[in-house]
Amino acid sequence: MPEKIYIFDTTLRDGEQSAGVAFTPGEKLEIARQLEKLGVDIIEAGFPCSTPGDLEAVRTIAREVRTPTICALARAVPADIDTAWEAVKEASEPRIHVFINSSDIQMAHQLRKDREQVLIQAEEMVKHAARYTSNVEFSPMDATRADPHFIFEIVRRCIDAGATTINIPDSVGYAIPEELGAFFRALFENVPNIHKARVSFHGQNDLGLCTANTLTAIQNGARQVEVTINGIGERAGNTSLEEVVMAIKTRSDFLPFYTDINTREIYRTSKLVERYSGMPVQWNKAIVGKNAFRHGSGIHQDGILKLRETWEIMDPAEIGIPQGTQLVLGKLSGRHAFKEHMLELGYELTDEELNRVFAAFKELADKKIEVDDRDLEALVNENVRAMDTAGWRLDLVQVSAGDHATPTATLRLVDPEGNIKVDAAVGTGPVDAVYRAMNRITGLAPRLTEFSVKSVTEGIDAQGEVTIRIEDDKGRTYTGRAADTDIIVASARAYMNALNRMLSVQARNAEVRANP
Ligand SMILES: CC(=O)SCCNC(=O)CCNC(=O)[C@H](O)C(C)(C)COP(=O)(O)OP(=O)(O)OC[C@H]1O[C@@H](n2cnc3c(N)ncnc32)[C@H](O)[C@@H]1OP(=O)(O)O
Ligand SMILES: CC(C)C(=O)C(=O)O
Repeated sequence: MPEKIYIFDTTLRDGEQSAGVAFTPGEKLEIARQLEKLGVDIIEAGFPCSTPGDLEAVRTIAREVRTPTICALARAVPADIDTAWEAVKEASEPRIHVFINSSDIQMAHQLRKDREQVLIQAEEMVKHAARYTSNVEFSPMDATRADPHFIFEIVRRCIDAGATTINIPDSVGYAIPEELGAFFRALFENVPNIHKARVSFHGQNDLGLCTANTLTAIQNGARQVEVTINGIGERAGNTSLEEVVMAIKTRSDFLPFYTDINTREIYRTSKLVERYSGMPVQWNKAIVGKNAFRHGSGIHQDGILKLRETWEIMDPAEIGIPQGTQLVLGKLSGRHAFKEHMLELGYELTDEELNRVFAAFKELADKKIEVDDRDLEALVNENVRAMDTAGWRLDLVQVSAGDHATPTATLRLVDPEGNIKVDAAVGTGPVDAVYRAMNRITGLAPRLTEFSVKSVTEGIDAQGEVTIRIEDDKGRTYTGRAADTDIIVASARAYMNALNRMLSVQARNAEVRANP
């Protein structure tokens, strides 16, 4: 039977220790709620003695987030433990996490205490915490650089003192997987009361090894792992939740374990933490990076088109990635992916046309990193036929909006035959009103699937670039882009472009079908 691995999420404690990161209490609560949806077993919500604000934030999480255990960190000193208890005592399952330095270098130079003094302090402070709750976690900090026999002794005494979880921290990211595996085996062999506690591992990523170390700890007896979303944390960060969880799930043939994580919430959680931490996820980050399911080369793209599993070991849908698998056109793409993408854009090209446009695409791709849909449309225009000659033209756009007005748009368009058409519409906002007015005049009603605005220059007179995507009744999408200092005007032009693109592609496809 597979065994459960308990997920202890410390995004709100060690994650917040990332230099430059400070969550507001509101952000902490929102992240904690999302972690609850994700299905983590334990949330380490903060270090309550660090600031009154953190104490309050942990207290609020303890009151409001009811499914997971809520844990607070405390140094091995009475005041920290008392404050930690104050913060978590109203949780449905509260936990106090007590830690103390355990390597000779840290005991001598940071704590300025000898081994015996540390043993006594750890034991007494675990007892102090255990007077509040039976759910006490103990961590001998810097355990992987410590004398293993000292760790066995401190762990034994802290379990006798009331610790129910023993966490082994690789605090400076020093461990190598094989060495760590041997350490865990020795821990189980040398600590007679170890079966009374759940054993945990906390990795740091200084050598980029913490996912490997965490999996090794699991294979050698750890049943709780301490992780953060996106791997954020002190220095090079902590073990990333998504990597460990997906490794366990994807390699269940090799790893007889499971977690209670709802993996479809991973991507949403990652985006939330990225936003509130202000730490962008690197493109090639496993599982949640922008490129994790984007394929750039022809041979891979060809494989994916034939069977996704030829080049993907996970389904992006399992992680909740809305954009799914993506084939990105660039200089290394091949004909299969190119043809598929042209079909998605609505171009049904003959073989001869496809060859011509593909050759032009390869030339352009040598000069440009990513070739976007506008480039492709331009290539079709140049190499096959002009597509946009007979479109509608936007002549005037005027809107009235505000918090006391019904958003209304008046438009004047010129139709493909040169006739002027005027109409107006109301909407939920000024852009919606513009799009409704345009639909009324043109008689078209595609589905708007994407609308985004970004600033293309800086300052008060910045230009806003609007990108939109619309979908016709056959499910084909068409993009439109336009930039202006007035984003309503840019939105109107972008929509007009997309409508014209849709009309010209539909006309051209009808022509190809009539004269195959
Ligand atoms: C590996 C880890 O991630 S551990 C967690 C690290 N997280 C944090 O430090 C974030 C929150 N920290 C803080 O806000 C502050 O450091 C506080 C409030 C905890 C303490 O602040 P201060 O009292 O000003 O002390 P400061 O941080 O300068 O020094 C730490 C003191 O704690 C002692 N200490 C460090 N760890 C422990 C421990 N686990 N148990 C007991 N004492 C400890 C140090 O020896 C030092 O004591 P000293 O003043 O007698 O020399
Ligand atoms: C408090 C402990 C678990 C810690 O964060 C570390 O040692 O890295």
